[in-house]
Formats: sequence, C-alpha cells, structure tokens
Amino acid sequence: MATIIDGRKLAKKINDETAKQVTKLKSENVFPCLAVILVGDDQASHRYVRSKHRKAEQLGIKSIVKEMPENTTQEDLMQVLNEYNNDDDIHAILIQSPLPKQIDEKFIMKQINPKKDVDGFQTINAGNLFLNESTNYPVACTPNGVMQMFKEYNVALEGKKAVVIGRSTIVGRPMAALLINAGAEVTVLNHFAEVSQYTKDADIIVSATGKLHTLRAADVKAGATVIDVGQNVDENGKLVGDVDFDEVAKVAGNITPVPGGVGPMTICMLMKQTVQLAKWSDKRNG
Ligand SMILES: NC(=O)C1=CN([C@@H]2O[C@H](COP(=O)(O)OP(=O)(O)OC[C@H]3O[C@@H](n4cnc5c(N)ncnc54)[C@H](OP(=O)(O)O)[C@@H]3O)[C@@H](O)[C@H]2O)C=CC1
Ligand SMILES: Nc1nc(=O)c2c([nH]1)NC[C@@H]1CN(c3ccc(C(=O)N[C@@H](CCC(=O)O)C(=O)O)cc3)C=[N+]21
Repeated sequence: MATIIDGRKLAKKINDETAKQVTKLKSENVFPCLAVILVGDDQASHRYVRSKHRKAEQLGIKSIVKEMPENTTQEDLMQVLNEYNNDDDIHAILIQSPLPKQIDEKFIMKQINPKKDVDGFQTINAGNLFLNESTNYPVACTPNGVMQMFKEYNVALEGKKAVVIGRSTIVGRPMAALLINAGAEVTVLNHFAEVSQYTKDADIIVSATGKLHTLRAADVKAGATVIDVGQNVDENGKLVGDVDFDEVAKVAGNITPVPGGVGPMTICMLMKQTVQLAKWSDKRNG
C-alpha cells in the first residue's frame, strides 16, 4: 500500500512559516497584499477564490477580490488590471482562469506586471524557470507545490524517469521545467499519447489532464510516485482526480489524494509567493 502524501498537513506547515514571515514584514512596514480578479459566474472559480481569500486573511495577508460580471469587456478588465499594476500597495496579482469568451485570455494574462505575476505565467518568469536561472522570480504555484511534496517525502528526482501528463501553461509545462532542473529524465505527454506506454516505466508520474481514469493500476510501476493534479467531478457529483486512487494506491509507492493533495499546496504556495513578491518589491524600492 502506498504512502499517502498529505497535502493539507504539508500546506499547514508552510502556511505557519508564511504567517511568521508576514509578521516580520509588517514590523518593517511592508504589508503583503494579493489582488485576485474573478470575471464571470464559474462556480468552481468562485469556490477556489473564496478559499484563497480565506487563507490570505488567516495568514495576515491583505486580500483584494475584484469580482466582475460575466459580460465584462476586455477594456473594462484592462482598466482594473492597469490600476492594480500601478498600485505600489499591491504586490501580487492573479487573474482567475478561465475568462469569459469575449476576452482574449492569452493577451490579458500577458498584461500583468511581471513583478506582480504570482502565477509565474509571464514570458520573463517562465523563461527564467525554463533556463533554470538562479535569480529571484515567481514560479507557477501548482508545480512548485508538487516540488515541495517531493522534498517533504524524500522522493529522489535526479536520474529518475518522470512523466508529466498534460502540457498546459499553468501545470504541465512549468512542472516539466522544474523536473528537468532537478535532474529528472522528463517526458511530457498530450492527448495524442498512449499514456500507459510511457507511465509503465516511470518512477514519477504527474497527471494534469482533467480527465477521469487517466491512470489505472496497470499503467503504474510498483513503487512509483503518483501525483494527481486533476480536479474532476465523477458520476456521483464527487470531487475526484485523474487517477483511479483506490486501485493505483495498491501499486504505487507514494500517492496524492484528491481532495487534500495538490489543491491545498497550490494555495499555500500562492500565499508564500505573495509574501516573497512583497519582500522583493521592498528590496527594489529601498
Ligand atoms: N490541484 C490544483 O491546484 C490545480 C488543478 N488543476 C486541474 O488540473 C487539470 C488540468 O488543468 P490544466 O492544465 O489547466 O488543463 P488544460 O485543459 O489546459 O490541459 C490539459 C492537458 O492534458 C492533456 N490531455 C488531455 N487528455 C489527455 C489524455 N487522455 N492523455 C494525455 N494527455 C491528455 C491535454 O493535451 P492537449 O494539449 O494535446 O490538448 C492538455 O495538455 C484540471 O482538472 C484542473 O482543474 C489545475 C490547476 C491547479
Ligand atoms: N490564474 C489562475 N491560477 C490558478 O492557480 C488557477 C486558476 N487560474 N484557475 C483554476 C485553477 C485551479 N486551481 C485550484 C486551486 C486550488 C484547488 C483546491 O484547493 N482544491 C481542493 C478542493 C477544493 C474543493 O473543495 O473544491 C483539494 O484538492 O483538496 C483546486 C484547484 C487553481 N487554478
């Protein structure tokens, strides 16, 4: 039976450290502030944003949530974003994805001030990650949270075969870059792939497809570490991941549950990175 990687427990540990950092920064008159822009009525997005807001408040981080209606124009959104980009009291900006169809999401995401890019999506930040630069820059929260899990559970990466299922900007690509930088041998799959052909031989599997049953027991090598990023709803309306948890847990060495795995790590890394951006902005100003 696999070791269950407990995302809630690890997130709490990291959040406790973040809260201490917040207290210290406040004593130096820096007040970390995260602004989240949420456009439209997507219920899952509203739920995620509520939990980000709650967590920020718990840790003493100022949280601004700007809710805009489904019919918001690109110009209206740009106006709010420009205001936040230029507001020195705001250190981190997150525009919740997905955006309504009248808005060019790729274009809008590029307009975030790279110094406030808490998602690490901007070209300069994603480029720094891809090139494994050692300077300070934000890194996508979900894959960064997965890296913390590897560290906490002593999962070796150097010289190990890692398979990342999915190639999105938010998860797959930055996950692959982090694993490459850590010395793993990385394969990135997309929807054209015959998944099991690659995963059967892998030491580490990260699934981020948003598709039920992406991974079954027969697709996994005994002892492998399986990270499930997916957030899906099953036929009973229950939140589940991409991985058939019960059967894969019998084969894997380590496995993350859904809920309680990668999700809480994303939020804790978002908080940690907000504080980091506040710290870096203070150094730049002073
Ligand atoms: N836990 C957390 O904190 C987070 C969870 N998520 C969840 O993770 C999942 C993925 O999110 P995101 O990356 O934004 O999604 P996207 O839809 O942007 O990307 C999904 C990727 O998976 C690939 N894919 C789809 N089906 C298959 C398949 N059968 N075999 C192999 N590859 C496949 C797609 O390939 P192609 O490019 O060829 O279409 C695509 O690259 C979702 O469930 C999302 O809700 C996302 C962010 C954070
Ligand atoms: N700009 C942007 N940045 C994001 O980081 C971003 C985004 N847009 N759009 C949507 C995805 C998804 N995402 C999640 C965050 C937390 C949980 C999470 O906390 N999940 C809990 C369960 C939550 C529940 O009960 O629904 C868990 O797995 O335990 C899930 C998913 C961030 N995303």
